[in-house]
Amino acid sequence: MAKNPLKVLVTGAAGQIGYALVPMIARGAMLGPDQPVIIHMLDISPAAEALNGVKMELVDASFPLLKGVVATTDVVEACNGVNIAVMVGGFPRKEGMERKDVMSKNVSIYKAQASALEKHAAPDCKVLVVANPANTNALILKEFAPSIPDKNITCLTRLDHNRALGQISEKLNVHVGDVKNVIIWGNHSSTQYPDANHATVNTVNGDKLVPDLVGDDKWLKTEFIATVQQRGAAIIKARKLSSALSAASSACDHIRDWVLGTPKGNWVSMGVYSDGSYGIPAGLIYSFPVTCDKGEWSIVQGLKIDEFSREKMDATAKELMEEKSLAYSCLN
Ligand SMILES: NC(=O)C1=CN([C@@H]2O[C@H](COP(=O)(O)OP(=O)(O)OC[C@H]3O[C@@H](n4cnc5c(N)ncnc54)[C@H](O)[C@@H]3O)[C@@H](O)[C@H]2O)C=CC1
Ligand SMILES: O=C([O-])CC(=O)C(=O)O
Repeated sequence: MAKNPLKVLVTGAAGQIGYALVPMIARGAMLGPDQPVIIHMLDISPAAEALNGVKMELVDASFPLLKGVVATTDVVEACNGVNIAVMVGGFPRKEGMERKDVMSKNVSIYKAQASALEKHAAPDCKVLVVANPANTNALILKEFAPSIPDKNITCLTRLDHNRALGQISEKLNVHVGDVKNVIIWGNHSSTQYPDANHATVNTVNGDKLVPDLVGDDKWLKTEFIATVQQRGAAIIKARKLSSALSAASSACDHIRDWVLGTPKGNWVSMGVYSDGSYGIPAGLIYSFPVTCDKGEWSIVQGLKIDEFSREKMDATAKELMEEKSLAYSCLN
């Protein structure tokens, strides 16, 4: 029997990530090839005409899974009954800006949209915040939408996770699909800690640990980390625009794994509400390694943390605490 359509909200849908993301959703890259969808697209009035253009293109593309499109500048209409909310709307970082610099512009948007989601989305709505500062926007959204369960509000660090897989695959000259279990700890910012200590590559002789295969601790502790941390800035420098196709694709990966589950033996990185695991202060949205099953994520427990990692994990937690106070000061 055909499945009932799920409603997916994309905010900032007239922007560059939105333009890459909505066709992926309509093709089944987010919720599976047998899951019909109705896409709700929200943007602000100055972008209304462009948003309508995106709607026209979705109609023109004749996607078999696409059962309806709502294009609106009304946040209530946009949130109505949505099962998945991908929050991309906001002001993007420009060359030379840190993600913190876009804080005041974005946290007030997330405070306002929290109430609309709380009142009008489906009760089990899963929320993914993409717009920067992603962790802190998600935290603000959570705090101003208290009736949405904590576990349903997440932020995107899957792009960083995928970037880390990509760097290891290039370094070892192996296919990216054979690399797994890197970790992004912490903030989606330049303090994030990309950790390859537990990552493996599937070889003809079974899974081998990445640090053993790389055999260059210095590279893993310096160049690898810096490249992943700075990849967003490098893309901005090259394109004069921030990452869009990789962000859209990673947003699909995030929701797909959350809803449909992670493959056995694999974990992924998601920005989730900290419960104090690994000594990270509870009450932050922090990126952890997670597995997903039946629509629920769980933090992977029991990984050995060495002194180098401990320091990096704490430094990015510290930045998130600072961002949290800065966000509140912007809202006052
Ligand atoms: N977490 C991650 O891995 C990544 C996050 N980003 C962030 O994603 C966000 C979007 O990036 P782009 O699509 O490149 O930006 P963009 O500027 O092309 O699109 C943003 C869209 O949001 C709309 N918008 C602004 N205020 C809004 C509001 N109150 N409600 C609804 N829509 C609103 C704008 O009109 C625009 O159409 C930025 O904050 C960017 O920094 C980008 C790449 C990766
Ligand atoms: O760097 C930016 O501002 C855009 C972004 O979040 C990324 O590409 O990771």
